Amino acid sequence: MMMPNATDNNWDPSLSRLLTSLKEVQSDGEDVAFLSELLQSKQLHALVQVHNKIVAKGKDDKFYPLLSNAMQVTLEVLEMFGELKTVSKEFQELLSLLQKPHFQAILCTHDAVAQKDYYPHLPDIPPDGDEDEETVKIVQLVKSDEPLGGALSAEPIVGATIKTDEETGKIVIARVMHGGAADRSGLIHAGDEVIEVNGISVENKTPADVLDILQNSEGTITFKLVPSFGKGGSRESKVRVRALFNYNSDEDPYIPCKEAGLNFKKGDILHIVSQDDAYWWQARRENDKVMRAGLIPSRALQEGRIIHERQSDPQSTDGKPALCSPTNGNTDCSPKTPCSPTPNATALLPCKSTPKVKKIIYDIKENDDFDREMIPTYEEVARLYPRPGFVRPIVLVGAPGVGRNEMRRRLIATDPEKYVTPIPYTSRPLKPSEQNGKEYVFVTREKMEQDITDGKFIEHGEYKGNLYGTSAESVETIVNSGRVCVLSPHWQALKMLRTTRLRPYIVFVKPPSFERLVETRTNANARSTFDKESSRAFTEEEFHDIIRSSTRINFLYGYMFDEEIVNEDLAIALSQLLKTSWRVQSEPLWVPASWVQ
Ligand SMILES: Nc1ncnc2c1ncn2[C@@H]1O[C@H](COP(=O)(O)OP(=O)(O)OP(=O)(O)O)[C@@H](O)[C@H]1O
Repeated sequence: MMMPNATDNNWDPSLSRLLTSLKEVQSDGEDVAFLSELLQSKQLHALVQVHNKIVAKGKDDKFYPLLSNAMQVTLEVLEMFGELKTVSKEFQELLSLLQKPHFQAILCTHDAVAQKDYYPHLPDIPPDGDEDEETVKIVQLVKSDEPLGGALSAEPIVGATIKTDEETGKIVIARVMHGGAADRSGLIHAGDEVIEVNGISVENKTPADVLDILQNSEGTITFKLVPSFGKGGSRESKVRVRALFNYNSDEDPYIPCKEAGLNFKKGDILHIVSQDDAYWWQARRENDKVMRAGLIPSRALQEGRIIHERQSDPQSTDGKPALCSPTNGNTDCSPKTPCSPTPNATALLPCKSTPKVKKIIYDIKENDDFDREMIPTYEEVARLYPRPGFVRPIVLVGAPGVGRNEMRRRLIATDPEKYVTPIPYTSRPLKPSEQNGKEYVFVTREKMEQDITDGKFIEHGEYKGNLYGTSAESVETIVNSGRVCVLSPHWQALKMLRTTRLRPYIVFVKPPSFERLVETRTNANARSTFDKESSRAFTEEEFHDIIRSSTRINFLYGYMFDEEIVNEDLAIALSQLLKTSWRVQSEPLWVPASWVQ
């Protein structure tokens, strides 16, 4: 919504008049500047509009209270009933109605409204102080369950934090939490100097002393402040990010005020409302009803922590990053069970059991498979609205053998006209029974090698001396035809796939617990994908490998996943996938911001 400004016709005429007369006052004084700023503030304008609406409504209000002591009358009636010896059925019914707590609560509320007895009663503003006193503002706030904390201790009070100014030694407002009581008042800004709280001077007091005063006060709190011009009232930013790590402020020893912290989980979408502070941003969880923002570590702070951890964590002595912070209570950040028998050196190396014969063999060396530059903090995101004629490809990734191809096949079978998978390319010669473009697109080895070098394949590999691969162009053709392209590539293809060009929706197919994995696959007579030469069941070691690879893929590439589906019962997994597909086609979803700009 566009907000009017002081020069608009929408601006309240009385405020405009006051502003015009103020301009006639030829003074550059701070008090005039303060008044001018106040008269132009959106908050004051909004308040005046609310006031005008109430007054206008009140004029032709045909509803007015006949009584303002309905509850008292009720009590008298109940007393009279008590004296009656015999009462009719109707009397009894009325008696039970009048005794009901809900009914009595309505009557009490009615009386409060009729008597205009609204909470809170703000105490009278203290009379003006000494003429020589600096320009001060007196702000009254209703005490609520919001933080006002200092670095030493913190208590939930009005949605701001305080500290001792290092230079002056005075108590100042350190930070105003966006959407909190102090911010909503529009009258308290970061940098304002606190002189008195509830009439008590804070001179020579510590933030902890001030918090004591606040804690012990009831109802409203009166602040006497020396305003800091030019510092406050920063605009709320519109940045949205996806959190790539878990954060729990209770476990963070460095947060300036624990109560002001905002906890979040990896994958949560956060609205960053302020990045004014280099180390502590203010954020709200998207769609959270709570208006007040909370403190979260800034990108720079979190990056610093991760780098520090990588340097000091013994597991990363081989240069492999550990993707979590010591303070964030991550439980899923690194595989607890190392994938290799020599945990220290290779905890983050690929799981050892790879298929004996793989259809697709990757060029990338497996121990080079993650991005050393990637420091998982926040990814800026924006909403991508569905466009007719363009459906994001659905990509099923997961550990080899977890069931990605089975899920893809089943999804396509629900509607083969709608769900399509690209035809793979191969350099192998066409057999007499085959048709080019049906099961494979046949090309020469030279052409395919050139296209691979030119980055035209999202995945490719070699099997028995022939090249196989999926071209990005064939994916695009499906995407632009309005059908749903379904892919189940090897997880190492993710980096090639996750581009602005293709904008994939990535589903991580997770195995269930080891016991359920064995049980479901055995019951279904599942065939191992670890041995393409013969059809046999999975071995116990292969089941373990599925679980280990899965943990590791999630650890390395989790930041790319839009969703997780556990492939326990195939029918349930498929119904989840169908719901996902529907959302991808019809709902605006969060994607990297660069895909939208
Ligand atoms: N939920 C499930 N319950 C029982 N069996 C399953 C389930 N999901 C998959 N399977 C079976 O497991 C076997 C392996 O599945 P699938 O071929 O889809 O694996 P994949 O993830 O594509 O592996 P790869 O990438 O190594 O080819 C198949 O026999 C399949 O029918």
